[in-house]
Amino acid sequence: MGILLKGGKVLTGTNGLKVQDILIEDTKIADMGESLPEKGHKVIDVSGNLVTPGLIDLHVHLREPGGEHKETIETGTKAAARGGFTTVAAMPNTKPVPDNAAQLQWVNEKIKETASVRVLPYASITTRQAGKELTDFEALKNNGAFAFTDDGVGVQSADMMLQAMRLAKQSDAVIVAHCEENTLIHKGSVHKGNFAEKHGLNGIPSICEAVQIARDVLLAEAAEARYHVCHVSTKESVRVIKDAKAAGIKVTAEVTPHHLLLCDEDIPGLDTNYKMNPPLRGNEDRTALIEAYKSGVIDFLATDHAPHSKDEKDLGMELAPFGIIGLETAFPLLYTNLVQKGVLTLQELVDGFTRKPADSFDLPYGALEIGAEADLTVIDLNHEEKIDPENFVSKGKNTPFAGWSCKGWPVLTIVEGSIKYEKESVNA
Ligand SMILES: NC(=O)N[C@@H](CC(=O)O)C(=O)O
Ligand SMILES: [Zn+2]
Ligand SMILES: [Zn+2]
Repeated sequence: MGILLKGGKVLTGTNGLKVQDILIEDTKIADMGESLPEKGHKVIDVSGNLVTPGLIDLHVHLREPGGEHKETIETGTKAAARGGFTTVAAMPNTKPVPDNAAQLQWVNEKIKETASVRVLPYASITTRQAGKELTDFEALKNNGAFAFTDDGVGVQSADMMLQAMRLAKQSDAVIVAHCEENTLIHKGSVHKGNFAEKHGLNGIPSICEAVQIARDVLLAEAAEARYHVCHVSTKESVRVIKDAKAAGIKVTAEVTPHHLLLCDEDIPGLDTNYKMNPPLRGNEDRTALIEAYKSGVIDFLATDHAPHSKDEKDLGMELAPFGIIGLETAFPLLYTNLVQKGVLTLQELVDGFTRKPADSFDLPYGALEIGAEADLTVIDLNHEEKIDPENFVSKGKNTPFAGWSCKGWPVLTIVEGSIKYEKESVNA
């Protein structure tokens, strides 16, 4: 029957907005224009709201298999849909790790059976993410591996990383790196800065991340490989990536909402909802990340949605696992705290979750155009609501943003022409 979205506001590409009707037939955008005729379609009035390409998050942890008490592919993708995301890429630090074709097939089967949105599964760079032995990139690629990463840990051996990049180049795959030099973690649970000092905690220095990025961009240059840096958190990392791009190295990078919005001085006390890896850095780092995103040194936004159970997060700052959730709050948080305050334009925010990740990874999504896959998100920019973890559909409640009042909530999420999330009317 098709769906006709009436009267939504669409971004023009240069931060302008125009009112457009969008007609969806089967899985595709069939038409766009002013006042499209109704021909027996299901009509949804979205006037007053923003319509964007379906949001894309290339860094999420869905925890299945092995961590189902924290999240599953089903619950994590429902959370994605509620957050306006139509495509997510799932990290491989599960138990077991998708480090062979059979395990990746299992993941793909689960996705087919239970996912609400499109899931692109990562495969690991090394067997069990142990850093000792490369996986079979070709076999994994042939079984649908989206890209290769050992996210959760850094690849410690430079030679292992060089071999991985050479193999990735041969398989036309991207190496996606969690950059952390183990000898520089210093048993830290937070950034080595003012907060660590005040509370007598061991700190993780900024160079722990930046030295491995510096190593990797040189390896990527030598291997002529496509290389992507996860969750950039420090100003030194930004400098290294900027220099690498200037040298023509094929590097892209992502930044999370929490690293753009918070620094270590915002941590109110020993609250493990502020514990994540990489940690919240200094305010100078935070402002360098915003600048780097605006200038294109950092290419796109990703949540690093990392659900953990309450029991685990209750273990205290030093013992609790690293990670916070992000799918259901990313857009409203960034809209309210960066766009409404004039730090980012609305176009810069939307591009960071649509066109830019799609371009970086050559994905055929992220644009609203006739003939494109009908992945769309409708966002209410006016209604204001407080973040309440009790309302999350994610199993994870571990967020430092509880109680923050936001505008910019997704109200309708459509994946390949099917409605996957619809907010119940606020007036109902
Ligand atoms: N970001 C985190 O703090 N934690 C992630 C791992 C990771 O992204 O490195 C997790 O899997 O919990
Ligand atoms: Zn990581
Ligand atoms: Zn991660």
